[in-house]
Amino acid sequence: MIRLDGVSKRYPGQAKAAVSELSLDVRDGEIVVLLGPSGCGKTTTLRLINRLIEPTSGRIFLDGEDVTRVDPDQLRRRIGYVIQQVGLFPHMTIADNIGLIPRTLGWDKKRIRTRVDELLELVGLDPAAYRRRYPKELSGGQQQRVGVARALAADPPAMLMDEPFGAIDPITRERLQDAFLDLQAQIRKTIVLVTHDLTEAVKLGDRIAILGEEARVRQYDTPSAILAEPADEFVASFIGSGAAIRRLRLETVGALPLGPVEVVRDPADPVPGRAVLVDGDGRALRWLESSERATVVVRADQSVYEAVDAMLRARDEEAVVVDEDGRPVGTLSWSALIREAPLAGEAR
Ligand SMILES: Nc1ncnc2c1ncn2[C@@H]1O[C@H](COP(=O)(O)OP(=O)(O)OP(=O)(O)O)[C@@H](O)[C@H]1O
Repeated sequence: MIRLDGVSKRYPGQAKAAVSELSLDVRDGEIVVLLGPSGCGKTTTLRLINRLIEPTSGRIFLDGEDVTRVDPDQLRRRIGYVIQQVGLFPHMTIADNIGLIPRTLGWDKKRIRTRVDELLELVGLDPAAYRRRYPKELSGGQQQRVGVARALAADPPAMLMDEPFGAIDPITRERLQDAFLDLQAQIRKTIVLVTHDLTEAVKLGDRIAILGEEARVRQYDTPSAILAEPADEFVASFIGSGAAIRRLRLETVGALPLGPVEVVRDPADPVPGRAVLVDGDGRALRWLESSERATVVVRADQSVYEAVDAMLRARDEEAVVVDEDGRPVGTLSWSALIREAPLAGEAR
């Protein structure tokens, strides 16, 4: 979908290239994160893709078409662009900001208005409450949502995002990341996102390209594979410690081998060993024998990280694993978790 073929950029008067011989394939509908130290050429790479700057050499393809020579304005309508500073026009309403590109495309007023409302809904802002406001009347996180809506206005197949959640407080940032992933599940754009935050990269990326100096690709793979097997010392040091814990966020409880679970419907039923009391619909209530202690119940589709967190907080060595309806499907013991959890450095 987006393909860079030996792309280089040397800024005038600079001894070193900002981007050197970069080749990268981004598939339809995936989020590729460019991750690397400050100054390694991430922003330059994004701006090369939408031709805000021109490559010194190399070629860029969009949907199989060589776009190195097409009209940059037309190209930019096919690629949404979201930046950290959002860049909303302060004297324009939210609706006018979002409608900017549709207006330049000559859409009629009614179509623009419908599209603006649709986009505000999509990014979780009530159109009636927000379309007439000005950017300064919105929080940073809300402005960021408007920035995303504006980038999506003309329904481009691809989107470039430069540190989109960078300037936002950690709690709002997590919420926006979650909302962004929900949105992407609906719209399936092809996205290249720049960050220098490993946690963000692991959470958002289908694949991560770890870039070194001059945007040289040091490793390009799934978050899980990079955490498990960093390609070299540079990647390993960039990932740093905590790789094992980060991987726990990527694996679901259901992927681990679970122990058997015994269920009872009537608290008076005698059973050997530990059993889970269930209600009339078969949903887990608690461990039969511990009416006063909290029972750790985790869903099979939750991350192993969340299971560990819940078990540590409850100081319990065993969790009841349930399906999406709350019915027990097995148990997860602490010892099995330590034994079976995927760890960094371990090939699976
Ligand atoms: N307009 C410019 N003129 C000259 N050099 C530039 C220009 N823009 C960027 N550079 C240089 O190119 C290199 C790559 O910069 P770029 O902004 O792409 O890096 P980055 O990885 O996005 O960095 P950061 O994470 O700090 O934003 C840097 O050495 C930078 O100083």
